[in-house]
Amino acid sequence: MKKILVLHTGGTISMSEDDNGAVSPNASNPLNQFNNPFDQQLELVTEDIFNIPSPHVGPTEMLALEQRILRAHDEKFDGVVITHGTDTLEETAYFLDITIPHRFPIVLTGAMRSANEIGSDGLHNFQTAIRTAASDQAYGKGVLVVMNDEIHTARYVTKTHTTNVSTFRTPTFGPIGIVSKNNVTFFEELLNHRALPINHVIDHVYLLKSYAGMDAELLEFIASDASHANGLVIEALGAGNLPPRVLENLQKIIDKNIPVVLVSRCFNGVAEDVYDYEGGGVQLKKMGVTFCRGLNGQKARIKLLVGLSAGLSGQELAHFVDNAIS
Ligand SMILES: NC(=O)C[C@H](N)C(=O)O
Repeated sequence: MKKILVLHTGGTISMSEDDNGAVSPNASNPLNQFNNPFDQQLELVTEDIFNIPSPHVGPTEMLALEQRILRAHDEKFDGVVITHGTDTLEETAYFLDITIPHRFPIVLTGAMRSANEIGSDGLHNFQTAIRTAASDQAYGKGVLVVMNDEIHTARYVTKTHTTNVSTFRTPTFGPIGIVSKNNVTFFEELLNHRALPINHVIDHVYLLKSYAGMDAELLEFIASDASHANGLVIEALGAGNLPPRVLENLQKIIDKNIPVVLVSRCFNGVAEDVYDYEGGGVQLKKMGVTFCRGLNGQKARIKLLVGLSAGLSGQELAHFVDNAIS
């Protein structure tokens, strides 16, 4: 019989709404009131590791999950299911994906409607996540996100809608599998995977979004003192370009050895050094910006934070961040 560790962290899946429709956390998780419907086939061990909304989750909580999952592997669990708020779920999933070297199934899920709302999706998502974690095919697929009967990779999934139950999408590639009434079916294999186990996390790794007429002052603040930032990710325009007025301070930041990583603010495609004009990707690359292909801003930030926390720097860090498939 397979043994699955369930780690509840909070989020809407563990919340309820009041008479006014306001949604808030419960003292105890409503999911714990449900009997294990798989008790003939699976042993579930449940731990309420946190009970917090996911905007309260940061790298410290992600690290605590990583450490618990590493122990779970030593304790011979066959898989792990994590329930999590959806707002930052993709960041926790990606953090675990790039810090846990073991290939046993790790599946995150959540809900868009709280426990007592009509059409609540929590229990269904929880059960499909358990079925996925127990599936033999889930081995070696990296960390997975299961919501609304779809299986997504932590690497590329993102929350795309504020409230809809089909909020989790993988824009460029689509889901890698589905959960149906009787089966868990995968369509894709995972490309290469490289994990950097870490035992502490650094802070002050920033994420900025670019925009038409972007102001230079925030970059100026970062550039003014190297102690202000350990790293910076910028969601650039289109294929990977920035407005000229930010370049001077950007160069100062790079000269202070603060790593600067570029992704696109477009939700599809990759940022590359294509355009050769002032602020274009060709110039940015020459200035020393690292392009991160295929990740969105929030995940590129997690990748940079993990790389820095592991002690990488210079070319080694750039290679780790740049390489979207590891
Ligand atoms: N659907 C959700 O879980 C959203 C909630 N605000 C959270 O992330 O905790």
